Amino acid sequence: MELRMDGMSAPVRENGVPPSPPLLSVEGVSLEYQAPGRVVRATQNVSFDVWEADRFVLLGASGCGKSTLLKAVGGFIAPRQGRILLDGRPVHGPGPDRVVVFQEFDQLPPWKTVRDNVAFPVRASGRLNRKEAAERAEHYIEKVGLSPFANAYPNTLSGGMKQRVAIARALAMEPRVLLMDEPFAALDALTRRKMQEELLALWEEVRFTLLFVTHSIEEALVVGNRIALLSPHPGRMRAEINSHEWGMKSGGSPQFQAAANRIHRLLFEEAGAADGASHE
Ligand SMILES: Nc1ncnc2c1ncn2[C@@H]1O[C@H](COP(=O)(O)OP(=O)(O)OP(=O)(O)O)[C@@H](O)[C@H]1O
Repeated sequence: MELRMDGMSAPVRENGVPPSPPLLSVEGVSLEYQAPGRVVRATQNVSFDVWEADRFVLLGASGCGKSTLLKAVGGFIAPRQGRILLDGRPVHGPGPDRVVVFQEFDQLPPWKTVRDNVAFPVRASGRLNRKEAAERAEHYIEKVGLSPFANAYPNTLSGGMKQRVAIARALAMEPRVLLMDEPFAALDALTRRKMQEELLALWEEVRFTLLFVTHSIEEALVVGNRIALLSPHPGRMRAEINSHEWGMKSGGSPQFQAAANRIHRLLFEEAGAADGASHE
């Protein structure tokens, strides 16, 4: 497990050379909320780069600002300090180049069938006509294994199936970055594992760029090729880890457990001691 404490490591590629420039750059970003009578600083000076086809995970305890960072990349919150660049251009608001999949099962309009749920945003974005949008929707519905349910309504689907629809809907937009905010956290353990597996299989096929939020160390190791560890109140970069060596099959191995324990220590035990620490 390769670890850096400054949060600025590049992904490891097969030839050992990181591609450049990054697709997404988060540069010294501090984010705040205006709460009644006070300002809540959610993140402090967070920096990281995401390259094309990265599966970049934001990992940290509850309240460390993971969701807020994702919202900022989505363009829903403007940085108080710092900037966010996508393809070298500052992010100033939401756009079809960044699509979010949330944890909640009610993110799909219940009056639309699976087919219409997936096709609608593509059509609404104006990039494809009705026929093209329908074809695109069929393609991604098939990719998530839901073709037999294309005419079903969300309330007739299981939680895992709803999340598959949400993923198909997001991928059908063919965004520059797919943003996922704890997408599997509300699922039972077995379904969650299956969804992780399916997401990785989809990634193998489509090679989308993923920014994925979780508070599960195991999920971060399995899903991500790079992990940003955030410390809370406000969220700061604790470390960045290259985790490309772990996958679905590494789950129970002693090496995987050791990596998970190491991250746990970094997040919870060494947090105070390691602030400003040197590289390991
Ligand atoms: N709308 C809001 N108004 C004020 N403070 C907020 C708001 N949303 C989040 N916060 C605060 O910002 C900080 C970061 O919250 P955020 O939801 O981004 O954390 P998180 O790491 O995603 O946590 P969790 O895993 O519990 O979702 C927290 O202290 C939280 O209380």
